[in-house]
Order: sequence, then structure tokens, then C-alpha cells
Amino acid sequence: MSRVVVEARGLTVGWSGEPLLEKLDFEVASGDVFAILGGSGTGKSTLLRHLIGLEAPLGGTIEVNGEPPSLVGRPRHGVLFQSGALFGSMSLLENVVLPLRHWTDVREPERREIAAAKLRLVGLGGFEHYMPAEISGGMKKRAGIARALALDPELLFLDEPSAGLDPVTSSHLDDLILSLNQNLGVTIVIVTHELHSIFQVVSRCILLHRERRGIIATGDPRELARTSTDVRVREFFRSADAAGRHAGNAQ
Ligand SMILES: Nc1ncnc2c1ncn2[C@@H]1O[C@H](COP(=O)(O)OP(=O)(O)OP(=O)(O)O)[C@@H](O)[C@H]1O
Repeated sequence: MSRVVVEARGLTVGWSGEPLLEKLDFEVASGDVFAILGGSGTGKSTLLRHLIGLEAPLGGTIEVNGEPPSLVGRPRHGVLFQSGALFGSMSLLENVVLPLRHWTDVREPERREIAAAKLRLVGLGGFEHYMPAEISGGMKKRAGIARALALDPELLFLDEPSAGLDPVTSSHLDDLILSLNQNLGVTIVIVTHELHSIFQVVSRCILLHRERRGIIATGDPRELARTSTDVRVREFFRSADAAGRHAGNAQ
């Protein structure tokens, strides 16, 4: 049995005391690429912000590696926000060095070596001294992932990594996500609504529904797309060609 790394029980999240999602129960197991899916405005990013400890739940509990998520102390997980959130005044290398400088006592030359290795890992070898403004959107996402990996987390949260990317760049990013999961064993929690990414990289998902204010389906997205009899689930996966092609591949 895989270890549970994220566990939500009776979790209610929302803003200003107003629930957006109520009484959620789900868990993420070690080794999963776990997706939070749902239509626009269902609360996917809101839920992610709660899982990483940026917001406090209105009710219920979240445990990440057996503890409530906390922003205090050395982060045990990496996060890629939608914007990539690189510091524009620093080179890519400096951006990746930053968490190492803040949270470890590794000396500067080794910090720079580790950061350069992380950039190579995400396919940005040779771009260490570029500034964020000098690189493409896809490269910014990769640099953000390199920084999120700086402290060797076992768990990575990705908020819409493909947002704003063209299909080819987005597909290359999917390959990177899969490789981090399969080759490095990183557990990944991802918010996405890209069907291609969903079928390409995700092993388990929850599907959120706005009116229901909760989870309407849990499982392997290819299975859900193929077998769900729930019209709302079918509606979500309604891109029949993509679903059929990928569900077929998965058999
Ligand atoms: N910081 C905030 N303060 C108050 N309300 C917020 C905040 N962030 C999001 N919301 C509201 O919460 C609701 C859900 O937003 P959220 O961004 O979590 O949805 P989402 O499913 O990620 O949507 P999308 O796919 O469009 O990014 C929206 O009505 C949004 O206006």
C-alpha cells in the first residue's frame, strides 16, 4: 500500500466565511500524479491554496505528511504558482539558489552547483544567467519548477502549469512532469483543465462541481471519461476525441 501524503477530511474551504467547497474527503498517495479538476470558478486554486497552508479551512482537516500544512519552517513541498513567480531582477540561477540560501547552510559554490543541476534537470542547462524577461513562457514554468525542486521535495504542487502555453510547449511540460514523477518519484498535485495533460500525466483525480460544492467523481480520469454514467462528469470530459483516443491508449 502506498503511503498517504495528503489527506483531507470533512474539509470546507471558501472566502470570508462563505463556503465554496464543503465536506471534501480525499487523499493523495505517494507516487500519485493527482489532479484537482473542475470547471472555471469551482474552487480548484482555492483548494490548492488551502492544501499548501496559504489559507485556513472553514471546517475539517488537512494533513500533509501527517501534519497540518504550515508556512512556518523549511518547506517540505515545492509549489509552482500560475504566474511562475520568478524574481525578475535575478538570473534563473539566482532564483533557484534563493531557497537554498534561505533554508540550508550549504555553502555558496555548492548552492550554485545544486541550482545549476536543477536547471539542467528541467531542460534549462545553459540558461543559468538569463533573466526571466529574456525567456519564453514555457521556460519560465520550467525555471519555476527548478526552483520548486531546489530543496528536493517529495511533493510538488502545480497550479495550472500549462496556462498560457501553446500545445507543443504544454506537451513538453507534461513530459517533464511525468519524468519528475516516474524517474525521481515526486508525488504531484496539479490543478489543470487541459484535457491533454489530464489524460497524459494524471493517475488519479477529483472532479469538483460548483453547484454541488463538492466532489462529483474520484478516480483515474481515463476510466472516468470512458465509464462514468454521471452526465456532469461526461460533460466535463466532453472532448470526445481526446477522451476516446487517450482512454483507448490506456487500455
Ligand atoms: N483571494 C480571494 N478572495 C476572495 N475570493 C476569491 C479569492 N480567490 C478566489 N476567490 C473566489 O473563489 C471562487 C473560486 O475561484 P478559484 O480561483 O479557486 O477557482 P478555479 O476553479 O481555480 O477557477 P479557474 O479555473 O477559473 O482558475 C471564485 O468565485 C473567486 O472569485
